[in-house]
Amino acid sequence: MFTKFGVFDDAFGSELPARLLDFAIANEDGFETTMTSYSDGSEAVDTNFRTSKRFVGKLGDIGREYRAAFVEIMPKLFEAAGVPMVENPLLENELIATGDGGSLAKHIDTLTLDNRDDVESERILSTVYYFHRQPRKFSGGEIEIHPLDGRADPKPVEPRHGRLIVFPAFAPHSVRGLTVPSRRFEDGRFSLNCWVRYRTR
Ligand SMILES: O=C(O)CCC(=O)C(=O)O
Ligand SMILES: [Fe+2]
Repeated sequence: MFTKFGVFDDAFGSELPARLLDFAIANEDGFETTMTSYSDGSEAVDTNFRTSKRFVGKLGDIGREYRAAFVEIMPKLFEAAGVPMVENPLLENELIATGDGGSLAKHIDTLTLDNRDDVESERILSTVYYFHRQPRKFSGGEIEIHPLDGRADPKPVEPRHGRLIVFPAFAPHSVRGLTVPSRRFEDGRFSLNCWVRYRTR
């Protein structure tokens, strides 16, 4: 029993992924080890759960450009994930670099905070846009969409340059281990997450 999900190759043409890749490589110093968030609101580095680096700086113009392009195709993304479109959504971006040995254990992206008193919006749609050097210098790193009931093998999707995947934020998913023989930052797997959030108040 799987949720719907959609895979869009060449989702935003060929120029945008090339520039996102240049931006990520030029800003290597702005990446820090990705933390994991827990339901009590705390965060920690947990290398058993996730190994990647997250860009902690501002995406600036390229972020604005990405979100403008994203909004254009948003109706078809909701449709592909089988989720009703929400009014006046918020977009949350995260730029990630995954290198040799990187992976991400099975999880959902919906917030699971125990205390929701201060929660003003919730993730409803998860999207991940991939880019990397050509030809690709890594192997593995497929995202896997898992069945809701755990009664089937997960469906792997390759993180191809220019590809966007969309699924409901509550769909369980994971990332298979990555091998980057050169171990160079620029040869890794780059991804721009964009969560669509609905306002709860
Ligand atoms: O990089 C991917 O393919 C998935 C990333 C992800 O699931 C997340 O950051 O929550
Ligand atoms: Fe996720």
